[in-house]
Amino acid sequence: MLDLTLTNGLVAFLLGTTTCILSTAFYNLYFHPLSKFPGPKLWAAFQFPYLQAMLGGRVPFQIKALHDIHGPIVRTSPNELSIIDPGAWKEIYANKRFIRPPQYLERPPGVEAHSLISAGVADHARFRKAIAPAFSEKAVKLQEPIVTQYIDLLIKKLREKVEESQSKSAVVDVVHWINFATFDIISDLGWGKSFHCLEKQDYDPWMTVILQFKALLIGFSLNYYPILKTLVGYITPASALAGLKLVLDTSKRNVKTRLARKSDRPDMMSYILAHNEFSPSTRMSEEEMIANSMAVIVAGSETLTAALAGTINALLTHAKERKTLVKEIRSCFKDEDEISVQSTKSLLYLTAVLQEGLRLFPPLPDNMHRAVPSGGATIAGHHLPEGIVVGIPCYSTFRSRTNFSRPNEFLPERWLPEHQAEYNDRREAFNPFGLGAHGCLGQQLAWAELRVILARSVWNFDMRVPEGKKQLVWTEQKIFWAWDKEAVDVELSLAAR
Ligand code: HEM
Repeated sequence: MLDLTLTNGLVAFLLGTTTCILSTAFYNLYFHPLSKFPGPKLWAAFQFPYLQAMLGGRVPFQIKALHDIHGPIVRTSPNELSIIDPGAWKEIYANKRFIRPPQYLERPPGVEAHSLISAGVADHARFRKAIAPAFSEKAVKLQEPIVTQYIDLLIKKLREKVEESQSKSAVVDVVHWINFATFDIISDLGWGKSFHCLEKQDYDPWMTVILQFKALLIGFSLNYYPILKTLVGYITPASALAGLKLVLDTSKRNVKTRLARKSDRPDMMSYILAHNEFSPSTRMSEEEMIANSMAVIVAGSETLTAALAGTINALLTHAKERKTLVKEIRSCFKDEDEISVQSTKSLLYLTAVLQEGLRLFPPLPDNMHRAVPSGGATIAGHHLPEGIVVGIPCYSTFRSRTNFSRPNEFLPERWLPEHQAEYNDRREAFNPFGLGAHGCLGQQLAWAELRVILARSVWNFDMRVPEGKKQLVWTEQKIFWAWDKEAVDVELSLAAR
């Protein structure tokens, strides 16, 4: 009797759940406000196909293929549109009322305060006020000696590798080396304490844990399924969170040590402390400094590594472009000391090469999600109701035939004034640093590092694909929010002048 009641109960539950899922899918397909937009039916009906593609590491490529078929607007989930129309940049990101959707605002377990990435509107504005001056053009000028010290060390270590080898050439993985340099720089500027990766020639455990972006995406995905999320929370053993604890403990220690030091060197903490002193009503707490310094250190290292490694990887197979760049760098300066943040700003070809690298291998290739605010909004000519998630994916937008001519080719010249008319690209589609309230806070520092690291590498070394090695096809890598960077092996020899 009991068995029968149990079975009946189970059957009723399964029937009820199935009916609910199917009727929601039916609604999503035929009655939802987004039902008129093109896209795969399964993705429109259910959330899981998009999440599955995201966790498979190929979602930006799949979305690009969908835009190629369906045009500038594609429905990628029941409630979400991907848009590559250049005009949408301003409509979405320049409007302060578009904020990150709640699923993407969560903090990792144990992080006590919000950061720029996870905060609501008011806290976000308060954080930007405190942190933005630390990465202004003026601040980057003051920080140049700190940055240069690490670029000097990078070049010195690589030169030693070449000089010590019998063949007078050395094969190095530039992803590792650039990561070492960019992490050393941003940890010094963030915490006043470097990871010393260049010296150790190794990653710090803090970095190894924090670079697990796939785990972050699993966390975001679970936000769509609250019951599953609660269950996962219960069954996750404490040991699985040990890495996260190490990251948090190290970050706390580094912030506390820096605060105790009372230094006035031009790092981020100095600027935040100055802000706290002059504007006590909008001050940042110590927990907020910890959370924000972690966000800045990740944002300010991985992005640069992807941009530089992707660009160098492309230069290896583009002899003409490489030669033009080498000529510019080696003819504009008489001595390596002349290569600086200021002096590289006017190098048009260097900038064009980097822009083309950012176009083809954007460090944040995925969709930058935003929720349509109350009252709805018109985007790319369509009125969308409140709560719809919209976003521009850099990878699809920068490689779209409707925005750029010969979109998949590495053609730095398209950025030079004398060639612009010939290409007739829709340059307003190109915003690799984003726009508006959440736009990149470290753009000045990014350009300084991009230009000086590439220029000094080209000044010092000739580069080629190592003999017998298969060169990485950049777009065969997976993307878990950021590129899942595989090795880019390069054979370096001292520049032949
Ligand atoms: C090539 C290098 C870089 C690229 C392409 C890049 C790109 C971006 C993009 C597209 C965003 C906006 C994300 C969104 O709207 O959801 C962003 C935000 C951000 N970037 Fe960068 N970035 C780079 C380097 C840096 C550096 C060196 C720093 C160091 C300070 C930095 C710090 C940040 C921070 C803190 C944010 C979050 C801003 C906010 O939410 O208010 N980035 N970046």
